[in-house]
Amino acid sequence: MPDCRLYLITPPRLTDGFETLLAQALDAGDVACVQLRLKDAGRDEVARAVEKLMPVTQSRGVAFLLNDDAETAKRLGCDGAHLGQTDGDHEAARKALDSHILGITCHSSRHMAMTAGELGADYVAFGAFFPTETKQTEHVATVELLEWWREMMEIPCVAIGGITAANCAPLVRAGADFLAVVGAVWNHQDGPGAGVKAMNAAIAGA
Ligand SMILES: Cc1ncc(COP(=O)(O)OP(=O)(O)O)c(N)n1
Ligand SMILES: Cc1nc(C(=O)O)sc1CCOP(=O)(O)O
Ligand SMILES: [Mg+2]
Repeated sequence: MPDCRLYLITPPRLTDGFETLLAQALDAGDVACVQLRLKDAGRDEVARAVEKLMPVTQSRGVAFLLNDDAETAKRLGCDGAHLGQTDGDHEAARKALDSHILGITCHSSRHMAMTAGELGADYVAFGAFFPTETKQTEHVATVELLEWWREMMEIPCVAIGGITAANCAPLVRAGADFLAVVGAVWNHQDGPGAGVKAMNAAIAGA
């Protein structure tokens, strides 16, 4: 059976009482980690969201990562941070995070992924695999890239971008260690718990 797990990213804006939805999602099935990704929020709003949501994940043994900001992730007690190519100095972030998790976006670039691996990233993220309404994307990643990474490297890789229960099987078979999703869970017509169940069933059946 492929060894692949679900990586859940929050919606870009949180509704009141989002922590209840998050708990529903996590109680529905296996989730390896949750990334807080609030693109329009100021420092205080991010800190308040971390304070509310991190206990929901950590009390369930699910790692809590912060998007975009390694220093803040460390300061607020998160399990790690996810950084893009323009989210500051990756080497400084590696140092600041110490043994905490550092994930790095590598788009569809083998070179970026090798560089991220060399500086000690805990995982590299490739995307976007499919069209997505969650974010405007400029890069297209392929199954061949995942296969190449899996063959060459031990460092885990995350696949992201438009992934759903209906389209994820080739990514799982190609060796993705994690599938990162927003819409497949938070926009599921029967709620986030059903989204997590559908993704895990698709991963298991791939
Ligand atoms: C797991 C994962 N992969 C990729 C991204 C994208 O990061 P980035 O390129 O920095 O873009 P934003 O998310 O900051 O808009 C991610 N967040 N998580
Ligand atoms: C945050 C993000 N980064 C991407 C990348 O390609 O780097 S795609 C993406 C959006 C993921 O949301 P959904 O699962 O709804 O498509
Ligand atoms: Mg970023």
